[in-house]
Amino acid sequence: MIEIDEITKLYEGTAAVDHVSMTVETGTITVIVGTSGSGKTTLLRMINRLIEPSSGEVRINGEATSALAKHELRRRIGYVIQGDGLFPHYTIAGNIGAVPKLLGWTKDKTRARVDELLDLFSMEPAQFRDRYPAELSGGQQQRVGVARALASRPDLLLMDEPFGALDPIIRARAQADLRHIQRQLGSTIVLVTHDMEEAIHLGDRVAVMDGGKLLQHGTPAEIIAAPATDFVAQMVGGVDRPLRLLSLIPVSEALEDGTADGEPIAPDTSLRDALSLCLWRGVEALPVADGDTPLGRVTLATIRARAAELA
Ligand SMILES: Nc1ncnc2c1ncn2[C@@H]1O[C@H](COP(=O)(O)OP(=O)(O)OP(=O)(O)O)[C@@H](O)[C@H]1O
Repeated sequence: MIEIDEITKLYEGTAAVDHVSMTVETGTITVIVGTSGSGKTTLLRMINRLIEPSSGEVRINGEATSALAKHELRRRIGYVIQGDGLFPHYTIAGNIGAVPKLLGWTKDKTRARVDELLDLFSMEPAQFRDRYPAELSGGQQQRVGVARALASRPDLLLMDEPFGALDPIIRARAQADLRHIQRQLGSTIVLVTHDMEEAIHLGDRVAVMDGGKLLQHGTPAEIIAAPATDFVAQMVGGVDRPLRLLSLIPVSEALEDGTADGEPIAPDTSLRDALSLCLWRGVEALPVADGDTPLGRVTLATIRARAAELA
């Protein structure tokens, strides 16, 4: 668990980040979203102390980062930035293995880790291990960049606009890949973007920043359904199309086996209403029944996945 506690950064008396507190649960993706200059990058960089906070602290599993040596922080926190250059004169294996090597891992252990990651990213190790970055497509290079950051099994991976340079089609694919791999490895990720759609798509939690302040921190569904301020509502304004479309799809089209607690809903209830009800009841799933006949259930995860498909 990562605890960000009342963290502030002042530049000549002006707060770039103003008393921000939030908790990031292990094994989840938190996306920090906001307009340019809202303090996202400053907040992210205070987590690994690339920027020293003016006040407040960050704890990783209860341990203050201010008490950790830089090399220890580098081992525990991976970092990826937009267009992060791979080392051009290192092979792909050399790139992914760079941090493990620095940490003194054995050759065998490093090689096994490199192959495991290449496999996870659907890049055949025998085919890619010995190539150089210039011999890879943009999307492949981006995947190697993320693999490199994950190589030493960091407690936390920080990503600053990692997909900013990718064209929209590769970008959607890169997001899906990241989510898949994050689920497989159980990694904890904090990612910065200015794109609310990306935040909704990727985040288990979304943190909305403006003027250095954290305006709202919640699940994508909460942010969409109950924006805390007009600014947040405006930010999600552009992504309400999927929600509007959800109101056209009946629950019967998203049914799955199983049951859930609470009063059942009818199969012709819209997914949008089901979403509101989940939020209202604070549950992950709703039972669906036709009169007295149970039909199954509909889950928040399914509704979110449908919304993402429509985005
Ligand atoms: N080294 C610095 N000295 C003075 N002011 C700074 C410095 N770094 C950032 N700022 C200011 O702090 C504020 C927040 O900057 P930050 O880079 O965190 O925003 P951001 O949300 O990441 O923006 P962007 O999306 O444009 O990268 C901005 O007003 C910026 O001008």
